[in-house]
Amino acid sequence: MSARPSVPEPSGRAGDTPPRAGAPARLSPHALLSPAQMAAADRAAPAAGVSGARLMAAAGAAVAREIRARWTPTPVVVLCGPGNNGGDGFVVARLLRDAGWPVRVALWGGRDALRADAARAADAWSGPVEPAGSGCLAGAGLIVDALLGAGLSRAPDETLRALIHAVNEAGAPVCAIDVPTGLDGADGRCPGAAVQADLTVTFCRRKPGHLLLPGRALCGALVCADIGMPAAALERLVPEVHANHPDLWSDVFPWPRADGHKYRRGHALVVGGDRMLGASRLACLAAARIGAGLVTLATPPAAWAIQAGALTSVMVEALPPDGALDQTLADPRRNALLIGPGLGRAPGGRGQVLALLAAGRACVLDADALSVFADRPAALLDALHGRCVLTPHEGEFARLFNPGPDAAGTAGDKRHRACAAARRGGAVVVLKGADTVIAAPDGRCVINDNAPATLATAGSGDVLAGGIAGLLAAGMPPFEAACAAVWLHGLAAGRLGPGLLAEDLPGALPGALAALAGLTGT
Ligand SMILES: NC(=O)C1=CN([C@@H]2O[C@H](COP(=O)(O)OP(=O)(O)OC[C@H]3O[C@@H](n4cnc5c(N)ncnc54)[C@H](O)[C@@H]3O)[C@@H](O)[C@H]2O)[C@@H](O)CC1
Ligand SMILES: [K+]
Repeated sequence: MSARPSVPEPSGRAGDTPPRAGAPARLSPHALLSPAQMAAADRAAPAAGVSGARLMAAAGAAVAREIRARWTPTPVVVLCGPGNNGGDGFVVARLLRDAGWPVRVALWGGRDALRADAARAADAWSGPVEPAGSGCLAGAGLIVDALLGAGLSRAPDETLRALIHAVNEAGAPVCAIDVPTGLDGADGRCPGAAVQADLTVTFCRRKPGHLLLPGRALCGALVCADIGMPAAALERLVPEVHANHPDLWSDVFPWPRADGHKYRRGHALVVGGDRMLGASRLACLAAARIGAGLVTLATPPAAWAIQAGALTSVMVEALPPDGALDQTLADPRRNALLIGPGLGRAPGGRGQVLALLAAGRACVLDADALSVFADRPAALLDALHGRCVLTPHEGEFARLFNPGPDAAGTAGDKRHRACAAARRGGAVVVLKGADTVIAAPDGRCVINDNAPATLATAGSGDVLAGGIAGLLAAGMPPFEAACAAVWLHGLAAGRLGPGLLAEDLPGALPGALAALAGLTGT
């Protein structure tokens, strides 16, 4: 089977659109629901005309369909747990057996523990039910994990951990229903042990744990199946987090206009250092490629000749020897500022960052522009404003937001840490990684899932920071600019494939932009 992750196609515009009179609000296909929200929808479904049994039948049918689309008939062992996830497993077992597959079912917990729809699904399975244990996996050509769903209520105990290890060591591919057992759908964490799946089929909407690591890696390919959840059962849900997608920001994407000119497309100013000169150049090129009309690199005088010789369409100007920025900031048309790539930790860096912030313009702070405040984060955090975007990786984030016992609200999973940091700083925070989280001070939060592993290479962060600055210069609001740049960065990398260097990324942005234009009908 293919390991290609599959995500649901959007069925239209995504925002969580306001309802027309008399019509239920439509939940964005990119909304990520917490397990508690999903359970609330399950409970609300019968009153909206769709019984739990019908949902379970549709869930089981979706899983059986996905399995049959990927594997040829092989001996299947379905491991069922005590709740509705186990109920789905019984439905899958019956459907695969009816399709002629050799199927065995093993139950973890007593038959008496099964309730309601799950008990009825078990009744409809006419074959034998073995006790779940390592022995039951012998001869399996495919294992269906229907032990536990997304709402993990506690860490797996010893017997469940042993079963999980047995699944992972059985050597057969695994299809997980809803989540790989042991993964907490709320946050992507797995306290104790978790099944490693090759395919995960979830229902209705994805959960944050499908996108956040380590959950994302445990899922294998991910399919979100439509099981006919009635819109009315979803209408009261207010999603706290979305998967990154152009539907969330394409309406404010700053495409060049026929009546535009370069100043209308904005002027990004990148302040560079005198070491790692390539970093600021990468940022400049990305800013220009993604949409800024003009880009200027302000550089220490010692680096001017090298930078000017290496750049063509990007303007290069020398800062005074003391690094003062008043002259370079005097032109108000320089409407988006970036500092950090290649800045180094020289003593003047802090002053430069604070001077840029004091200008009150859209501003991206990356890398050393963050790290130079490691010993006094409040000096930075108190100077931030609502048009700032911070782009820390985990190490830089920890230096700013977890410096001591008084760090407010920055514990917890990646999403909550990013959100707390955005609130504390009053700025957009892009907490980078394979599962980049973008958080706004007003509570909006997006998880990105299109970044290939090849982006883990020197300089790719500089390109991202430049991309955000370019979109800010072109007039995009900070949160949307961050989401769009992260998405385009991931797409550009994906199109390049293996072997990419950061210097390839700016040149791949036109292709990514063309794909975006195609997707959004621009
Ligand atoms: N979301 C949907 O739209 C639908 C969901 N369905 C299925 O329903 C499932 C959710 O059903 P349930 O709420 O019954 O959840 P589960 O099937 O995960 O079962 C919950 C039970 O497992 C126990 N449990 C949780 N963590 C445990 C641990 N670490 N060790 C031991 N026991 C643990 C709980 O105490 C509870 O008794 C979903 O995963 C999905 O498979 C479908 O049947 C129908 C539609
Ligand atoms: K499962």
